Amino acid sequence: MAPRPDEGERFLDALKASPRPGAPPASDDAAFLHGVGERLRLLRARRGMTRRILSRQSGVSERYIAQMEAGGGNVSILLLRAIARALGVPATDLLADQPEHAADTALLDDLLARLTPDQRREARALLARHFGAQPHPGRATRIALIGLRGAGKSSLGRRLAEQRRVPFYELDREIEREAGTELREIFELHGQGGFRRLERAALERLLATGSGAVIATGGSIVADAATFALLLSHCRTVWVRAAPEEHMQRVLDQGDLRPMQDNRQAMKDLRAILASRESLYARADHILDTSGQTLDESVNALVTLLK
Ligand SMILES: Nc1ncnc2c1ncn2[C@@H]1O[C@H](COP(=O)(O)OP(=O)(O)O)[C@@H](O)[C@H]1O
Ligand SMILES: O=C(O)C1=C[C@@H](OP(=O)(O)O)[C@@H](O)[C@H](O)C1
Ligand SMILES: [Mg+2]
Repeated sequence: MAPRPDEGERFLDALKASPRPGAPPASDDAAFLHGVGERLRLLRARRGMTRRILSRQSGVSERYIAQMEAGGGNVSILLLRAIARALGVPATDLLADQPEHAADTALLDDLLARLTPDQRREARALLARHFGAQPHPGRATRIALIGLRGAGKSSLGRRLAEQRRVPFYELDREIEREAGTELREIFELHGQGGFRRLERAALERLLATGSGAVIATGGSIVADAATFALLLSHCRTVWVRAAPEEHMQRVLDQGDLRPMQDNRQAMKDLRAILASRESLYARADHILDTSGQTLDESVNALVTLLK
């Protein structure tokens, strides 16, 4: 078989160190670009691709690839995609370090993606049983309610805690305590990232204070995979759900009239948020449908569900 044209220089070129700054880059931006460059060089080396081959297959100039690898190129999104495609990896592999077990995880993800939500819950239980994974201490008596705004997490949570004679925690209030300021200000001062870090810290603090509790979480807790995984593993979780119209009516009844200003748009937004979160909420251990129920009826149903 004839050698491919670039065969000879493949490994050499790929492993040739691009100039690395001796000292750590001063700014956060520089450190990020440096990381992208390192990952690019590693992925290219792993594949035994020269810069010339990569350039030919991606349409990005060799000079630019060399510049990126040295941490100097602030690449456009489309060029990044072209390079990732030529390497045969998702663009995210260039942006952040991926865990070493990525192949196993990808196979598991693929398998799980083909199951229904019920089957996924079953698979989780089967794996835990098969590998003898013990539930976290206190999980059975620590209840967490998840779901969209107006589901009834706060109202039902307080009543459930009274009934079980355990403390009730509102995670949003715990976050405010953690930060020493109100949610609105947390978002203004620290943004989404800051809020998520505080949410994680507040949850860790609650989980460390022994067992026996009811926690009403914020509707968006499912947006952070690590925090949500922590919640699922340490608490029995209940997705409190209702029809979209009921969510809206309950929020309006609570005096928040902002959605009334443009009701059709607000309803559309609410449906979109619910749709984006449903597959995550569905990972809860239990589901409580409160549609068409009074608060008392739902309290009774929740108590029975958790017996
Ligand atoms: N079946 C029901 N279950 C829960 N809440 C209900 C029900 N019917 C009406 N509600 C009312 O809906 C509102 C739910 O709000 P809240 O408990 O603050 O929800 P969340 O904390 O999930 O945003 C409360 O005012 C509650 O009285
Ligand atoms: O669903 C959401 O994105 C949110 C729900 C709110 O909590 P409740 O679900 O307790 O109303 C609160 O955390 C924040 O306004 C965001
Ligand atoms: Mg609430």
